[in-house]
Amino acid sequence: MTDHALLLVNLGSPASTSVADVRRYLNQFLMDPYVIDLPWPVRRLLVSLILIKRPEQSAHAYASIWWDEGSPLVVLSRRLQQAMTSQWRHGPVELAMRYGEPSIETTLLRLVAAGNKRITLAPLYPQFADSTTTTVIEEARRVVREKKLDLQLSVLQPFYDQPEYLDALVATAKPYLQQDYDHLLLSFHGLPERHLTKIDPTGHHCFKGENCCQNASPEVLMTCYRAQCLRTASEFAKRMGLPDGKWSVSFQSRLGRAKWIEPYTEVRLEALAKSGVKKLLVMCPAFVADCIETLEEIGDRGKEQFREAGGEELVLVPCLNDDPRWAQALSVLCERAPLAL
Ligand SMILES: C=CC1=C(C)c2cc3[nH]c(cc4nc(cc5[nH]c(cc1n2)c(C)c5CCC(=O)O)C(CCC(=O)O)=C4C)c(C)c3C=C
Ligand SMILES: [Fe+2]
Ligand SMILES: [Fe+2]
Repeated sequence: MTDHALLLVNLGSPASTSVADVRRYLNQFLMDPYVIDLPWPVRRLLVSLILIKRPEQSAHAYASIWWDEGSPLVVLSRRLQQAMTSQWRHGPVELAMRYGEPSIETTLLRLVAAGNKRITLAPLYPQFADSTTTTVIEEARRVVREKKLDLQLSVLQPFYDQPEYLDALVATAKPYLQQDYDHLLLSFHGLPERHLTKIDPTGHHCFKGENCCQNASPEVLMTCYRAQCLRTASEFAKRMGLPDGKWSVSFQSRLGRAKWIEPYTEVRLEALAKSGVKKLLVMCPAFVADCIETLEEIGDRGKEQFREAGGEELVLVPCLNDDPRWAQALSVLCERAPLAL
């Protein structure tokens, strides 16, 4: 059977580092109701306000990490797609971006036109969030519905606790952890607290008590992004044999004034430096490919913050990117993707 395609989907980047392209990209991204979950008129107003200054700042940040071939996130995702072609035996492997190009719509239409009858959709996010996983699935469903595509869709499930993902993280991070260091910070992308409370299946889990996510029930773990991040971190630490106190978790990339999940990475970077940590390793396991959030926010700005607070060296551990062990692991995870209803 060669008519079962694999469609990898990542977040996407601006087409270039020009302010106009960054503004277009941020507008598409932030106007997604799964990202800024406010009624349209309020969302429009808020995003328009953000778009006054942010595109210029972000364009500058993108320019500082941009490669000759393009956005690191897109280039690395493309390389992963290449590495996956020798792993996935059922049909072609394609790549789409939720925002910007290549879009989910164009890619799905091309796959169907080429005769694919089944598609495994793989949102490239280990931990579940409406602003990442759900929006990818809903966009694919919209295209299938509106274009009346005759297609069987399977969807890769969040893999935050799956041995294949964790083992790939261990294998790629190990060379960094075998060097001398004082502390490992696992910095995950943050989310507004509201994104967690509104889908809390129990109605009374999120932010009820300091350690609410630590020993989350299976029911809570289904939807709680923070609990999933903590599980990834503790499973990673267990596999690496890291003692308590040698590692900790934080959440980065806060946008706007709402309360986001804590502790914030910028606060932890300063606190760790002030507590005497000299050499800090930082891993970003919510991202499978290096991007502006890892390379610029942690690798450049975070490094400076850490040094200014008294730290000496911050080493950014690369994401899984196109490592062959990750391509192999992802292929196994995709084989297990259940049919979507
Ligand atoms: C890894 C999972 C991600 C979650 C969860 C997420 C939520 C989320 N993000 C924003 C706002 C921004 N994110 C930006 C970049 C960005 N975000 C992710 C991943 C998650 N986002 C990635 C992989 C990237 C990198 C894209 C790249 O081109 O390299 C940006 C753009 C950059 C900037 O201006 O800082 C914004 C803005 C919100 C509001 C949100 C949840 C509500
Ligand atoms: Fe983001
Ligand atoms: Fe929680």
